[in-house]
Amino acid sequence: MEEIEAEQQKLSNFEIGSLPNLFYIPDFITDTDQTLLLNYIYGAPSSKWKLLKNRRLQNWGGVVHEKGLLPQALPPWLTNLTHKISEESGLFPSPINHVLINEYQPNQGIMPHQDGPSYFPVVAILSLGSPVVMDFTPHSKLKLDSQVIDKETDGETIEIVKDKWLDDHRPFSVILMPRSLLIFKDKAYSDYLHGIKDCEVHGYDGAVNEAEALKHSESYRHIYGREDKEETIGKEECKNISRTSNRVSLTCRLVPKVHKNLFRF
Ligand SMILES: O=C(O)CCC(=O)C(=O)O
Ligand SMILES: [Fe+2]
Repeated sequence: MEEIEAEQQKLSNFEIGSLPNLFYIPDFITDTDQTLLLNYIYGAPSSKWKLLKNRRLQNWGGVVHEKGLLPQALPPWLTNLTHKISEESGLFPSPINHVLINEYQPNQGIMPHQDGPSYFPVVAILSLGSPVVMDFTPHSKLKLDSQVIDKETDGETIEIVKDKWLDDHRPFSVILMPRSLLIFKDKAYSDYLHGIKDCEVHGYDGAVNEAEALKHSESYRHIYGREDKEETIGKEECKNISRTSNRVSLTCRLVPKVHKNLFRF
C-alpha cells in the first residue's frame, strides 16, 4: 500500500495541464532502449505490419474483440517496457496485456478518436522518433454552441469561430518528444478525443507541456535541427515542429476481459 502511494506521489510530479490525471514523463527510456525497441519493431516480419490509409501498425498481445481479448503472449522486449510502465505509474490493476505500435510518416496522423470500450480506461503512449503534437478536443456532446467573432486585421474583417464548451472543457495540445511517456485516464480519456494532424508542420504554441518538453537542448536539435536555442526561443513564428522523420508510438493498454479458451469463445 505504501509502495503504491509512493509511486503515485512520484507520478504526480509529472502531471500537466488543468485536467486531472494527464501525465507527461520526459526521458522515460534511454537512447539505447529507444534504439533497441526500434530494432525489434523494424525487425518484425513484414506480415506483422497492417497497412492503413494514414499510417501502419503492429498489433501485439492478441486480437481485441468486443467480447474481450483473444490473447497472445507479449514478447519479452515488450513486457520489459509494460512492466516498467505498470510499476512506475501504479495505475494498472493488472499487467498490461496489449500494445499497439503505430508508425507515422511526416505527413500522416490519426483522426480524433476515443479509445474503444474494451480497454481499461488508462492509456500509456511511448513516443519514438520524430516529435509531434497531440490534440485533445472535448467530445461533441460537451459542446454548447459556436460563437462567431468578427476580427479586424489590415482593414479586413475576418470571422473567427469560437466553440463554447460545457463547464471548463476546452481543447488543448501536448508535445510528444521522442522517449517520452504520455499517460491519461478519467476525463482526458472519456470526455476528450485525441488525435494527431496529418501535416508535416505541427504548431505547439500553448501546448500544456511546452516547458517540460523543451527543457533539454536535445529537444531543440529535434525540432530545429540545431542547438542554438537562444536564437529561436520565444519567437512566435518558431513555435513549430517540422516532422522530418517517422514517428513510432507504442500504445500500451489493459484489456480486462480475456478469453482463456479460444475454442469455447
Ligand atoms: O500514436 C499515438 O500517439 C496515438 C495512438 C492512439 O491514439 C491509439 O492507438 O489509440
Ligand atoms: Fe487512441
